[in-house]
Amino acid sequence: MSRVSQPWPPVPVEPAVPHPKAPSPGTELGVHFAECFGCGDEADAGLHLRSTVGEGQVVHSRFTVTAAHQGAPGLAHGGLLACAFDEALGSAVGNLMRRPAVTGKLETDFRRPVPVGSTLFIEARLDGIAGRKIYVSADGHLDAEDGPVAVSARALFVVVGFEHFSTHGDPQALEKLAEQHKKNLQQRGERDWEINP
Ligand SMILES: CCCCCCCCCCCCCC(=O)SCCNC(=O)CCNC(=O)[C@H](O)C(C)(C)COP(=O)(O)OP(=O)(O)OC[C@H]1O[C@@H](n2cnc3c(N)ncnc32)[C@H](O)[C@@H]1OP(=O)(O)O
Repeated sequence: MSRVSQPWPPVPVEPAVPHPKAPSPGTELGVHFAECFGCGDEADAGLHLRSTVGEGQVVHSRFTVTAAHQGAPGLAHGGLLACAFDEALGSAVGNLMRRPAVTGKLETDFRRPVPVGSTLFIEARLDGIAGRKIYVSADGHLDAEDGPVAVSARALFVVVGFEHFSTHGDPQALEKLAEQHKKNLQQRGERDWEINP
């Protein structure tokens, strides 16, 4: 199997323009749900991934690999790394586009081992939009923003209605997400919370 990339995005797209009320570059994004394995404070063995808005259509995320994240002794589990990219890419879509969306497809390319104790710096970008389909990609740099690329990923997120989460997940999902989002806005000193983006 070769590493030669297929064209990306795989279909003609429009530019994915961030929402006018998207947080500005430099904004530290809070957790979107306290129990989320990717970013939540209450997920003890989780990734505790943290994200900051970058310039243009970019979000920078980082997380440190712990012993709870091992596959082989001393090395991060590949599926767990894919999880980190799902979170980082989802954060870029959710925060920049301000549209509810779920991962339809996620492809990862593991280029270097990621040891326990190392920090992965993930740069996620919006690549384009075609109807409900949002194409995104990311590179994960080892131990520094300009460190060697250890993992790359590409994903398709599909825009859904808010009811997706309460119908298929927790019936209280919308209230929980709204409450957390309000908390994040308050922490950032922003006031204009609205449930409809
Ligand atoms: C401001 C607030 C901030 C919030 C921050 C949030 C941070 C969040 C961070 C957390 C991040 C974690 C995030 C998570 O972990 S999300 C959790 C993991 N993902 C899921 O659970 C999703 C499960 N799947 C579904 O619910 C449905 O299948 C969806 C909704 C995806 C589509 O079912 P739906 O019936 O609605 O639509 P459709 O089937 O007509 O498809 C629509 C279009 O999409 C195309 N398509 C679909 N799938 C694929 C595929 N695999 N490859 C290629 N294409 C695919 C399809 O061909 C069609 O294209 P077209 O025919 O229109 O051209």
